Amino acid sequence: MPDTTTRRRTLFAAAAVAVLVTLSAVAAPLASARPAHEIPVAPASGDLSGPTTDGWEDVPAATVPLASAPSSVPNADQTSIERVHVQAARGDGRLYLRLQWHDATRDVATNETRAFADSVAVQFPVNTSSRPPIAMGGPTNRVNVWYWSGATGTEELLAGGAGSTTELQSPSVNASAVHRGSGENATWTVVYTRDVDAPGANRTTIADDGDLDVAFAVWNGSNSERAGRKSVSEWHYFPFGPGPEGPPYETVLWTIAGIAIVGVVAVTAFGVHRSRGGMN
Ligand code: HEM
Repeated sequence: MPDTTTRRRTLFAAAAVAVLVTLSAVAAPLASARPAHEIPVAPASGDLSGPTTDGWEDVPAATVPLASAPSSVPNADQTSIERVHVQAARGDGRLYLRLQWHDATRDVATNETRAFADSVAVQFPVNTSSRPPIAMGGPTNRVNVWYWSGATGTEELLAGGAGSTTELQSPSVNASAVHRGSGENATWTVVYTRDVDAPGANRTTIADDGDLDVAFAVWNGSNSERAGRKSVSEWHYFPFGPGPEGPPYETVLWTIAGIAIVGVVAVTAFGVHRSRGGMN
C-alpha cells in the first residue's frame, strides 16, 4: 500500500495535470475570442496614411475570406484572390484602413487590348441603421464605396445595386498603394484614409456609438477580373461603439466551464483521499 507521501505526490500531480488541461482548454478560446465577422479597430499612433508607415505593425489584422461574386457576368466564378488582411486604426479625427493581399503581378495598365487593372474596394451602408444587400446595396438601401484601381486611382462611389454605380464629386477618401515582393509572396498594400467627420450627402457617417458594417472586394487584373467578376467578402463590422472589449458571453461560458472542471477534479481527489484515508 502506498505511503502517505506517495499518495500526496500522486494527488498533487493529478491536480497539476487537471489545472494545465483546464488552462489550455480555457486559454485557447479566449485568445481567439473575437466574433467571426468583427474587425478590430486600434487607436492610431500618428499619421498612418502611408502603406509602409511605422505604426502599422502594432495594429491587429483580421483575415477576411473572399469568394467569387455571384454575378451573371461571364466567368464570374473564375476569380483568384481568396483572402484580404484588414487593419483599422482611428485617431486625430481620421480613420485609416490598410488592406493587403497576395497578387504575383502588378497590373496597372489598361491601354492594351484586354488588359485590366488590379483594384480593391470597401463598401459601407449609407444609412448605417440597417444592413443593405451585399451585392452593392439596393435601391432603398445604398452603399458608399471607396474604390482604388491601379489604373485610375481613388474614387468614391454610390451604388444601389449592381449596375447603378455613380461617382461622388469631391471625394472624401484618399488611398495610397504599393506592390512589393515577387512571385507568390508579392503583395499589394493599400491604405485608405478618411476624415471621420467628412460631411456630404450619401456619405457614410462614421459614428462612435455603434458597429459599422463593412464589406470588401478585390480584382486581379491579370486574371481578367473587372466590374462584376471579382472576389468579395461577406458583411463584416467595425466595433466603433463604447461597448465592452471582447465577447463577454463566450468569456463567461469558458470561465464557468474552467471552474467546473477544477471543482470536479478537486472534489474527486478529495473523495479518493478520504476513502483511502478511511481504509488506513
Ligand atoms: C457580392 C455580390 C456582388 C455582385 C453580384 C456585384 C456585381 C457587380 C457588377 C455586375 C458590376 C458591374 C456594373 C457596375 O459597375 O455596377 C459591379 C461593379 C462594381 N462593384 Fe460589385 N458586386 C458585388 C459586390 C461588391 C462589393 C462587396 C463591392 C465593394 C466592396 C463592390 C464594388 C464594385 C465596384 C467598385 C464596381 C465598379 C468597378 C468597375 O468599374 O470595374 N461590389 N459589381
